[in-house]
Amino acid sequence: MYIEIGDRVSRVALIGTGFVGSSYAFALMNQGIVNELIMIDLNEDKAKGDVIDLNHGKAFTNNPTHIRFGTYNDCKNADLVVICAGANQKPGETRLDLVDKNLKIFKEIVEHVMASGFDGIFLVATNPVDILTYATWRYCGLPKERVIGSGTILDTARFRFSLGEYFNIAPSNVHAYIIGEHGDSELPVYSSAYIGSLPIMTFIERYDKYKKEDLDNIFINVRDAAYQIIKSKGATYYGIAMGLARITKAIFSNENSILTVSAHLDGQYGEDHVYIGVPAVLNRNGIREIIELKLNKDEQQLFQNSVNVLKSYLSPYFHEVKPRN
Ligand SMILES: NC(=O)C1=CN([C@@H]2O[C@H](COP(=O)(O)OP(=O)(O)OC[C@H]3O[C@@H](n4cnc5c(N)ncnc54)[C@H](O)[C@@H]3O)[C@@H](O)[C@H]2O)C=CC1
Ligand SMILES: CC(=O)C(=O)O
Repeated sequence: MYIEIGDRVSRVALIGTGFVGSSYAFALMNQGIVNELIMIDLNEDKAKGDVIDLNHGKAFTNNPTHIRFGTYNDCKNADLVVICAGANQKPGETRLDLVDKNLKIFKEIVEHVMASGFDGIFLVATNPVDILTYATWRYCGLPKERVIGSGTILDTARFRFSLGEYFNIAPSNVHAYIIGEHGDSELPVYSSAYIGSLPIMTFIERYDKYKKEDLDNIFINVRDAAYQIIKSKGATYYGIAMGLARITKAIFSNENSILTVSAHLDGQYGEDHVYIGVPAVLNRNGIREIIELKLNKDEQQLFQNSVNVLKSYLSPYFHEVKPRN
């Protein structure tokens, strides 16, 4: 028996219950966002162990989340398939270095999911996330609105947290985006960054204690945060797990919330044939629309560079993708 959340039952199939997948499951369990969570992994023992462990926490919550072990056949009735399976970065590796390994895994995973009769929404977290989201879209044949990558949701959260610390303002009152590749070519959009309703650049102009070079250093630390965390403890997972839970909530609660996810560009920002991190409106149908920020000249150039980086990694595998010279 399910208590309905939003306007209908919400069922998630999670593929990959490693650091990221199991942390996402923990976040879902704590937040009570979904009715049913089915955990699937190549390593069945790991998935089964997580199910038992998470269910032992059930007595501490009042939420309706039913968690169980499953197989690809269970994707048939899922509303959302979340993929966190695949290799993660070793110290010194970039996300793009994982492309070959994880593309192979994805072809197999997406084919298994589609063979079940799945007809819902895909959410991809595995890196390089923009490339793998494009691949998922190509392999599954579902409409682009129903294939979403976590994109720069985590980078944007890191940015808002760090700007909040710098200005001593709650991160929820910092309105600023990181867009582009979830990776080394991403960019901050200062031209439409606000603290409350005041442009961030006004703080820099108005108060001597705030400096543009401090903002630049904040961005560099955000961009390189994953390298620092991986060097310290081998992997990053809590931040992205909460980001995935946030996307899940926006979908199942039919929120029409704006989040920076990896979305397919079809002329927006003057680009196409690419999945990349941009602000987009999310609801029960997936991506309702992409928000086109008004970028200044420098930001436009950085964004185009990021698109080109992604296209140069996509084009050997997907011949319709052509990087600009
Ligand atoms: N998008 C983002 O912001 C972030 C993405 N990531 C990415 O998430 C991915 C997962 O990272 P971790 O959880 O740390 O790795 P992990 O090694 O802890 O877990 C990966 C899981 O995938 C499973 N797996 C591998 N091949 C599979 C297959 N064919 N079918 C089903 N399951 C399979 C493994 O058994 C393992 O349980 C990595 O690519 C990592 O880079 C990590 C942090 C943030
Ligand atoms: C690993 C990764 O993509 C991140 O923490 O940003």
